[in-house]
Amino acid sequence: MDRYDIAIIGAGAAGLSVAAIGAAFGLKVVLIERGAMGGDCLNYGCVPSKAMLAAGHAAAAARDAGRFGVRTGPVTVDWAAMRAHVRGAIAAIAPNDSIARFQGMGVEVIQAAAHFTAPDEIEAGTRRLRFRRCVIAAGSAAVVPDLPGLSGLPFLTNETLFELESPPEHLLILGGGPIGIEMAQAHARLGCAVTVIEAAESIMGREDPEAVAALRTALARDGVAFIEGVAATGAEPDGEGVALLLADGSRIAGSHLLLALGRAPRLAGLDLPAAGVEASKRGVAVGRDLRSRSNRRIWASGDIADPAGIGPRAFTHVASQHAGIIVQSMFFRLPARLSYAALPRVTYCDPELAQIGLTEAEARAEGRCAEVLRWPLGENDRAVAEGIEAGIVKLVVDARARLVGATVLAPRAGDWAGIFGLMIARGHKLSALAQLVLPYPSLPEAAKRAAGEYYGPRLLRPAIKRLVAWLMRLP
Ligand SMILES: Cc1cc2nc3c(=O)[nH]c(=O)nc-3n(C[C@H](O)[C@H](O)[C@H](O)COP(=O)(O)OP(=O)(O)OC[C@H]3O[C@@H](n4cnc5c(N)ncnc54)[C@H](O)[C@@H]3O)c2cc1C
Ligand SMILES: NC(=O)c1ccc[n+]([C@@H]2O[C@H](COP(=O)([O-])OP(=O)(O)OC[C@H]3O[C@@H](n4cnc5c(N)ncnc54)[C@H](O)[C@@H]3O)[C@@H](O)[C@H]2O)c1
Repeated sequence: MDRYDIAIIGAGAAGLSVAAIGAAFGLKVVLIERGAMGGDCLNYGCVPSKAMLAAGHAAAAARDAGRFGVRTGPVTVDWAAMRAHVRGAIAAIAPNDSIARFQGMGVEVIQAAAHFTAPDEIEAGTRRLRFRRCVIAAGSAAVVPDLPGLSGLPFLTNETLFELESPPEHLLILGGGPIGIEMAQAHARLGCAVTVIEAAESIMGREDPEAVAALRTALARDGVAFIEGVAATGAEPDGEGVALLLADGSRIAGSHLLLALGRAPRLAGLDLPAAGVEASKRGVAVGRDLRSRSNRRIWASGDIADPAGIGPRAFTHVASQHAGIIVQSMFFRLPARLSYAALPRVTYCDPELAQIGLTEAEARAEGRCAEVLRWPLGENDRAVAEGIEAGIVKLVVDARARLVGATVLAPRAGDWAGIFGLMIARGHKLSALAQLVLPYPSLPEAAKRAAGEYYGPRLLRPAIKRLVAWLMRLP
């Protein structure tokens, strides 16, 4: 039986990060992947979705060019060329995640499905291996609901959506979270009819309602239709397409149905009981150091990890954050405590919705919202120059004027998320942002103006004005 310092199950964002670091430290690492190297992010998630959104944004910009005095002919979408662009983006990034690259680093890669046979043993294809340490990084898959009539229908998930050879005439999207909303805008801008059906009161229910309202308006302008606050109760065929039966008694038919109802950890087939690893339907139960409490040889990382008290998060940047925690807790045996206090998340629509740290509602629930500062993008010179109408910056501060959360709805809002993450993680006060010199004209100046809203009223109090007047009279 082959022996390894670290065995890693899954070569997605989470598994690849740990494998690369383990090999760099000179450890004997084996990486086991049953599907495509790079996992969801590269093949069925972040990369194809952002590539498709880019095509949609290009179409929208061309249609919108007239308001800048730029005339174009009618805008048409060449679906095959759009798909070639999506495939090209995946192909351009794939070498970073390839078997060849990881073998070059000294990682042994096994292409097979892995399952545990003992607390320190794995079987992968014809191979049996023993490990000192193991990282379960098997990711998550789209939730398929137990909806009467659905199982016999040709529904789409993120694993099949990007393979469509022609544009869906009318795409029904069940679920108005980030996957549903990003794909709604991409398809609408590429010329498809799109209806989003969301069971909760509002799409993007975790996000700031003020920002969501503006985003909803922007998507409606692209032609996306919304049915909110109504659950689907069944599905049935409708000619060549699919129809959903809704709880209010109505029925909506479309040519295609995309399921975007959240993610479920890929636990099936791992045989976790053989290794004595505890898990639930949320994922592999681990501490804030990402280590299993029931098998101290095993850690979990990425979408499949369910850290006690804070739960799973399905983001590629969380997978790399997890790798950092595993380096501390596994490699160096240092105390490590995962925190999502400064975590960014971005929905890559136009405009983008970025949330860093707590939303206003979350901060209020935690008793950490002393004040909320706002600045509308409509009052930012760069936004005016570029004809950007929708957008807002909201900053949430605690009683000591420290930033605890930021909401930004703006084009490329994700690109300026880092500044807020740094401030929250370091406990910086709002004065750090208010004093920052930013280039003019730039959209992030709106954040500085929001911070200025905190200090303005405090600085311009009558007593301070009197003091200034008195100082001015001094020789
Ligand atoms: C449509 C979509 C868009 C997204 N967009 C973004 C985005 O813009 N930004 C962002 O941060 N996140 C985004 N995400 C989330 C992001 O893709 C995931 O958080 C990330 O891919 C998780 O990485 P992972 O390594 O945990 O899991 P995965 O990428 O799922 O990798 C797990 C790997 O394990 C393999 N595996 C599973 N079981 C076994 C087994 N028994 N044996 C061997 N191999 C196994 C799987 O084949 C898979 O390759 C998006 C997700 C989707 C679906
Ligand atoms: N830009 C990004 O970073 C990005 C993009 C896409 C996905 N992701 C990650 O992937 C995860 C999964 O995304 P998602 O959008 O599938 O899930 P989600 O859990 O974020 O949203 C699912 C939505 O479906 C709704 N829903 C649930 N059951 C329903 C039903 N029966 N009928 C109608 N609506 C129903 C929920 O209320 C929710 O609004 C995200 O949470 C995120 O972590 C990230």
